[in-house]
Amino acid sequence: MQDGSGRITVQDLSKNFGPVHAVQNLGFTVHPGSVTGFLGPNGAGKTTTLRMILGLVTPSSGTAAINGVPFGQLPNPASVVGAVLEAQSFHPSRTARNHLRCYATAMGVPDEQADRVLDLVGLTSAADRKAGTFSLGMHQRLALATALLGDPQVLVLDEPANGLDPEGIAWLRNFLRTFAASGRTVLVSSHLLREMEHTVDQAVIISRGECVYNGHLDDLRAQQRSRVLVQAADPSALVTKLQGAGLQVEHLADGRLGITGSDSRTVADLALEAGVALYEMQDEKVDLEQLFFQLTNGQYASRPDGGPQETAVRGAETGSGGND
Ligand SMILES: Nc1ncnc2c1ncn2[C@@H]1O[C@H](COP(=O)(O)OP(=O)(O)OP(=O)(O)O)[C@@H](O)[C@H]1O
Repeated sequence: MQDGSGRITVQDLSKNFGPVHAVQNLGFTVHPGSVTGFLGPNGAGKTTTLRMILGLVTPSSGTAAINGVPFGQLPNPASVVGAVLEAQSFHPSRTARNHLRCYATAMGVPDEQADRVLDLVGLTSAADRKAGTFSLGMHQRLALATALLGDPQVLVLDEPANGLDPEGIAWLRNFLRTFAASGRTVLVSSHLLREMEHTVDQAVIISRGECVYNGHLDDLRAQQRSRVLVQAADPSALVTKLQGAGLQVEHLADGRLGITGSDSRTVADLALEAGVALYEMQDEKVDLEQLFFQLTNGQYASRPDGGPQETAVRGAETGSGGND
């Protein structure tokens, strides 16, 4: 019997594709009333998890439930869950309104719902345009409109911000927050923390199929650790000294070293002991994006902004998640 709670519950969920451990012992609960971000680099296992939640992939072990039951046991799935998965396809010569009416008929909801959801996603003026003429951002909106047809209690969205311009992302943020504020449930995946930073309240962060953070985004912000950035005359001698002292060191793209887990005075003392001259030293507050990078332990290989590529030089354990 479904419990009507609007909760998504994932317990000890694993999926192997042959030798690939796509998802490993994942456990989290998504509650109504807030937007939960399901975040992780490409290939972390987000889509596989969402597909297991939606009954499209059979778990190797563990369970995923919505309203207390597996998706396949929901008596009225379209009115409970609306989902947008990646690579949704639309008949290119069908108008947005007709696309939605086809789905409305298949779901057994009234035709008028098509116009209601077009309005909800801001596509009313494009209702009679063929989907084949739509931009990627408009496709995303149409996919979201399709998910909303059954007036669902729970929304599951896989990378909905892909293809949206900044205005579209701001619109999506407002839409999802309003949807959640009405007491409904939102689980939204993204490989870009920055894109979702101001949209989600709760975050489940995964890396290589494992959960590395599950909690409020504000608590994650509070964990921000500062780094000391130094320009050293002999970086490799300093790295050896710092790592010997149990510190974690990164080589930055501009030639400086980034040291986590210490303060500038300690770093200066260690440099002196190593006989390495320092030309520059700066205390830096680590932002959420960098914390995400650290949590996902280098799996987040490409910076979408083309920003500095940083190579982690493993020193001390960061305590940021055991996904080695
Ligand atoms: N059907 C499949 N057969 C074999 N391997 C798969 C299959 N689906 C996913 N994988 C592998 O499982 C891992 C997780 O993939 P998944 O698509 O779930 O990650 P993701 O976090 O959604 O990444 P992306 O954002 O790139 O889609 C990857 O290594 C992927 O190659």
